[in-house]
Amino acid sequence: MTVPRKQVHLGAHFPGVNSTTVWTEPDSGSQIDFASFEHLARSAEDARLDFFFLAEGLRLREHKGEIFDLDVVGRPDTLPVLAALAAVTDRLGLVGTINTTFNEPWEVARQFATLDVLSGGRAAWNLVTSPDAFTGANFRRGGFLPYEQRYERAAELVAVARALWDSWDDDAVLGDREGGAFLRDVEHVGPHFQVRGTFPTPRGPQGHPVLFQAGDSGQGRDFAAATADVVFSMHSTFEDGRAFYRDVKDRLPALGRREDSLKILPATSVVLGDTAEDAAERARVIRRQQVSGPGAIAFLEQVWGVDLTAYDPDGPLPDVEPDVGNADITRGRVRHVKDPRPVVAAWRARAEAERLSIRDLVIAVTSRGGFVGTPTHVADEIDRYVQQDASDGFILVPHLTPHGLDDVLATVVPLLQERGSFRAEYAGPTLRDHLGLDRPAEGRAATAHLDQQPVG
Ligand SMILES: Cc1cc2nc3c(=O)[nH]c(=O)nc-3n(C[C@H](O)[C@H](O)[C@H](O)COP(=O)(O)O)c2cc1C
Repeated sequence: MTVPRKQVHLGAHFPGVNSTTVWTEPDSGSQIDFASFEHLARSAEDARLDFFFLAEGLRLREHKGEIFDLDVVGRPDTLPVLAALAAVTDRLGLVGTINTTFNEPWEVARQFATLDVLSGGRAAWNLVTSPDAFTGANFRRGGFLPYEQRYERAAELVAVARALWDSWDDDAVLGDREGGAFLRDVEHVGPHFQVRGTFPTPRGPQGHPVLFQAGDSGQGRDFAAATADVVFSMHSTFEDGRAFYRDVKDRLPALGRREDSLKILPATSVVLGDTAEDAAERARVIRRQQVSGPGAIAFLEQVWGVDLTAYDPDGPLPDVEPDVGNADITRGRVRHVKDPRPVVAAWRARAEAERLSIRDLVIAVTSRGGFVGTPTHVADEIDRYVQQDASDGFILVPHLTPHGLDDVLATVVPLLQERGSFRAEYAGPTLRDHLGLDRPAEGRAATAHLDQQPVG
């Protein structure tokens, strides 16, 4: 018996508002013009990709008290962009990142249900959390949520959203079923939300929008296993990818879920060339564009917590010690380094052993893998990762707006199609169809009651 090939799933990430998006190239276009979003979405759909993906950043990064002007900046609101794209595409999934810490369930549930209806079943919500008070200062609730409560709020938010989506029967709009209620009241009283009333938006074609999750801690993985349809991960090398894949999928059986009900899609980048050497040289140039001299110094300052502008980016690492108490030198980004001292020690050792300058070291430690080579090599590699369970596919992150994926879509995707690992045509109209996900049964018996007490 032959085992069927696993199908590769691919998403097109709109270039991020950060320093990996290169804005110094003549080919680099607007981050905010609709034409940029439209180009990436239309070309992704022409190549039969699963979805278009928008990340979210709610506050511009500040560094040493000023806007960090080495980042690309400017980001329109996610949901109107996706709604506009729904009008210029037919089949492509539309995935929007919306924070679970700062939003209310009724509003977000209504927005995603509306997008699902408008797009004919193509909406997805990427659930992210934030422990960041600097970002929280933008919001009416002010401040932020204690770190340990971020997934508690996220889980309650999703539970209420689901109850709202399930408060309409699938055939409620037609209203031609005999007897029975088509629409139920929702009443939810929990620690974070109290919601009472009827929901104005009918159940969308997908029942529930597809739920993505991006968060990497043990709690984040548990939340993904319990809640999500897709995990957006950052584990894009083969070994890391396989370890992450197993870790998350092993959490599913205890929750009564099948392995294929949760797709793991790491972010990755692709650099192509006519030969392996040509591609490697292009990749080297792109990394140096992404990590400029001043960018390398600013990156070290985030870890050291002190001003390092006196140092030469092409010279050796700073000989000063880090300021352990100055974790706030950069604000508006997740800080991954809790104690800088072991990190600084490890980087000094590496820079010395490999004779790396500051800029070389930053390029090395911020590299996330990615595929570099001829189109055939990259297609082979993507397929190998998927067939050998290092992922279920990838979210492709270009470094240029809006043409950064043109070559990948024109050359690598057809090779994957030729070998039968990627669809040549969409099998159905919805994003659930593209991802091979079941449609949640309508919730005629669903209840939104949770016996929990409000906070405070
Ligand atoms: C691959 C990936 C993508 C993410 N994208 C976003 C994003 O677009 N916007 C955002 O506010 N946070 C984003 N996050 C941050 C997470 O939602 C979360 O705040 C962070 O990972 C901490 O959660 P954790 O403790 O579970 O890892 C992303 C995280 C990962 C791993």
